[in-house]
Amino acid sequence: MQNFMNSQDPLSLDRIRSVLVRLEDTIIFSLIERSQFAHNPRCYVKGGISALKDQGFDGSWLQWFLKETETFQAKARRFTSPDETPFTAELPEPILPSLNYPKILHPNTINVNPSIMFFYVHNFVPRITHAATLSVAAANRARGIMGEGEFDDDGNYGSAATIDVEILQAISKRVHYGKFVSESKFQAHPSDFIPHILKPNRKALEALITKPEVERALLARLRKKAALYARELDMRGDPLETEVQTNGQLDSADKAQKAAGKGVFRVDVDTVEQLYENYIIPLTKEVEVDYLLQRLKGLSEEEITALQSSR
Ligand SMILES: C=C(O[C@@H]1C=C(C(=O)O)C=C[C@H]1O)C(=O)O
Repeated sequence: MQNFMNSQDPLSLDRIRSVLVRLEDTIIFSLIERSQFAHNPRCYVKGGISALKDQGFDGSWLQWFLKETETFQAKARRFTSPDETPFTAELPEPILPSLNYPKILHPNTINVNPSIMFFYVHNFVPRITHAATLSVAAANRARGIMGEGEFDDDGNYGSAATIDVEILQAISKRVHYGKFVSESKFQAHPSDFIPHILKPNRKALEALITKPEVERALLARLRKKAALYARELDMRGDPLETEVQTNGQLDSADKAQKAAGKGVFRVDVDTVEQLYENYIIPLTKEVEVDYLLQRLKGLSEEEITALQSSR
């Protein structure tokens, strides 16, 4: 991440892109970790875990996990940092005084976490947990358990939600970094952007911020990393002995994987690439455009004219 308190040039596009590259590692490793556990769909629906009613909480298990986690993090001042965006609506004030971060971004109201949560729950989780869910199904059938609800649930609700929160916060940071990317590109050529902000034109702004060669290189790098990291984790030996929660032995599916020299950390390279291509990159670009559309808010005509003539 960036230390905004003493960063030499926080808006250097190279420095910003290096943060995005490092976030790839966090996201891929966390997706691989999540792939060990079954889908556990009851964790993503309101009332799916009845114990929460006793806590007076009527959301899903994952929403409760996020609220509890972010409540502590808010007290520790996490969300005063310009690169942090919470999922939870109401959070307590920090117990520490605010740090005087340098003013890097223009004031804005952008928070696309509801979209990130939606596509994570409906598109990410089922795909990255597919192999583990099949293993649980085989183990349950072997124990005579038939019928829905038992086939995609291994009981690892705490472990899975802990990783879900890590993934959601990493994706949120990555997508909202689009604000820094946009500020950097705007400052480099304000006169390119200003006409399409004054007369809002999302298509023109998206064309200006889109760098196809950067996206192509990123997707190629992702495929290599996803394959390498999954193999690395398996070569450490322990995951192959991961006991699924059903007291299962390594079931036939896992034994087949082991025999084929593949591991239990089965995250599919195509899945990682498509999650970026279909969700993370497009959402990042929407944040870039949304930010640009708010970039002149509060500026006087003189300030805008000065920007237009600056570069
Ligand atoms: C993040 C940038 O802006 C856009 C979004 C990208 C992404 O989400 O990976 C990559 C290139 C651009 O199309 C950038 O220029 O680095």
